[in-house]
Amino acid sequence: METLKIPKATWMADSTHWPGTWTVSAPEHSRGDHASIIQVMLDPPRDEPQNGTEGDGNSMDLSEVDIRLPMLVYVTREKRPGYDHNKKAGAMNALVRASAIMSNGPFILNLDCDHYIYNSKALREGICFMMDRDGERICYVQFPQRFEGIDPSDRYANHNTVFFDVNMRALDGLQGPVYVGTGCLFRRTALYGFEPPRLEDNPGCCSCCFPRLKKPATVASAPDVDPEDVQLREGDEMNIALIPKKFGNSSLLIESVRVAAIQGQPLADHPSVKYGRPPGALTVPREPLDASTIAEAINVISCWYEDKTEWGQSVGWIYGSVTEDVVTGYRMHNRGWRSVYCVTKRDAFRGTAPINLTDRLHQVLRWATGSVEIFFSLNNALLGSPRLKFLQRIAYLNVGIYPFTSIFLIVYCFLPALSLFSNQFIVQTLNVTFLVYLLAITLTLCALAVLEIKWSGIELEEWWRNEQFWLIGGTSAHLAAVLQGLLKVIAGIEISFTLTSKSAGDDVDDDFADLYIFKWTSLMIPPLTIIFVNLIAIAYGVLRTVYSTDPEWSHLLGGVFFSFWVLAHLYPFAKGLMGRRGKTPTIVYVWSGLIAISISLLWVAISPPSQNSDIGGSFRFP
Ligand SMILES: O=c1ccn([C@@H]2O[C@H](COP(=O)(O)OP(=O)(O)O[C@H]3O[C@H](CO)[C@@H](O)[C@H](O)[C@H]3O)[C@@H](O)[C@H]2O)c(=O)[nH]1
Ligand SMILES: [Mn+2]
Repeated sequence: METLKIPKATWMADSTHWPGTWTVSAPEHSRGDHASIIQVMLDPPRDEPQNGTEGDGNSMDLSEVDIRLPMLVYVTREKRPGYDHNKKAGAMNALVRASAIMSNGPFILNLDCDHYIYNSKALREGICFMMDRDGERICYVQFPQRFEGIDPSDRYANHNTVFFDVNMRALDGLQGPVYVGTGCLFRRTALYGFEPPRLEDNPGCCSCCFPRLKKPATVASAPDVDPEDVQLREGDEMNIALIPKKFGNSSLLIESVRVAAIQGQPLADHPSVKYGRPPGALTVPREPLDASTIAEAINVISCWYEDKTEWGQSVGWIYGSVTEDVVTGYRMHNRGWRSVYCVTKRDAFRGTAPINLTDRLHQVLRWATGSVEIFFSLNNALLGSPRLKFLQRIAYLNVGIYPFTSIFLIVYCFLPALSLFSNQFIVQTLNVTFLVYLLAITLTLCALAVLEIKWSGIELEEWWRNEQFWLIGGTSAHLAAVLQGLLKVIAGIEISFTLTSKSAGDDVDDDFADLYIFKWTSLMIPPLTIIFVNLIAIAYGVLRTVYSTDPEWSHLLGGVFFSFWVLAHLYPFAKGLMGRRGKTPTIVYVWSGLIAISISLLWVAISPPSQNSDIGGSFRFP
């Protein structure tokens, strides 16, 4: 088969290239310094179905198919030097406002730039949860992240199966999965910072600003109310003073809030539906877009629109964290909303991930730093509201705390080497208490592993990759995140991040060329040190035993076993350092040499090898 060479570009409806916004940059029109841009690429569809043309042998017969497509709009918010754009969270908030004015869909699907729709029916599955009975209490439906272009052995656990197929599924049984930034279907009103409708009959969603919103419950009996109508009746009761403070002073935006709230409710087709939507509310013909509407949409994506509003504070995506997703979802759960995890048979969405060691470590570093930030912020789950369910609180606490485990991990990685050097075990004697503890912990860990694998259906190999990467990330990125986080909290030193590199993938001979890209980062120093210390310790232990007058082989075996266990976890890391086909980068040799020399010198300084007599090590390995 002939392979097509397709240039990397986005095609427009009229089959021309999308020129790219900043291809020709000019003063005040360049990346980071430009006006708001809104481009309607596909007009809103007509109200009546529109069938396609008959096929002519070459093309498909579309005469029976409704070929209307939804409105498609390109939006880029205004950016000016000197304004904080709040990165992705700021971008999302601008999109939420522009879309409120232009289409005001009650549900919003959020995908990253490196993800795409793989299953066209996934959206419907998500909507089903939202529209079902009790669906009005769901703030979002999260789909798992699935990836393409990852090396078959998934060396750096990019698929994250333990997280997506164990943790997230488990959370689904609590208050719901955390929001992971992409592949997530939101309820617009949940993003607006409203509270979920209560189970009892007291005022619910939006009651602070829109006291009459509980009314739709009664609207169910009056079939022909259209939302336009509802909207007009309300003016008198709105707490007008509060609204601009929260959402900014676009009246079109504010009017749209109520409509979105009503349209997002389940159909009132059953007495048990408390906050039902009147039938027909969604089929009301839509007003065509006019210039003043677009002008207003442009207005709400300007730099200053959010000044003195609650966007990013309690409305929309929350600012101030490098993992804005976790915080945004947390705030919703904190208000009492619940979320749903939706795993479709065919992947709903797919994306790309950084497959080389350096980029992967930087990605994990960013996530972990976000977690540390959360831990030291008011978003710490310990300070959560009473609406946060107990187990959910623990889950969110875990999200904030996990990077701190790196401190213990580091200790565990050096202990085996230390015991080889000193010829002492971590305990003086193997007494019963110690063995009972050891047995209990080992059994718990095994049970955990078995359950994780059994419940999620992942392969043992995948599970092992996750274990390995947990240690690799734990000793490098997590540690750095803890240090950075502490720096930020104590000294106020800010952390800056770059986008996660996207696969270059230009190598025609090798699909996974990216895997072998090597860029030195100081994150690699701690794992490298651990590898060296353990290797030297094993060599030292072997030599000492071989030249000893009374060799204790079992003793040695015990020590080597634990050291080897650490090294086995770090194997993918070492492979990453080796580069491609043994072309190890020089910098690795330089650092290895430095580390090896310092360890040796340090050891000689602390305990000269000549007097390596047994220093009271009464422990004998069985
Ligand atoms: O200034 C910015 C930076 C990022 N983005 C978007 O943010 C996404 C995530 O960035 P990426 O570099 O792909 O980061 P990842 O590490 O792959 O992202 C994961 O982790 C992030 C932080 O927790 C989440 O925001 C993402 O959704 C989640 O996929 C990108 O795709 C962009 O769409 C912006 O719009 N503006
Ligand atoms: Mn990404």
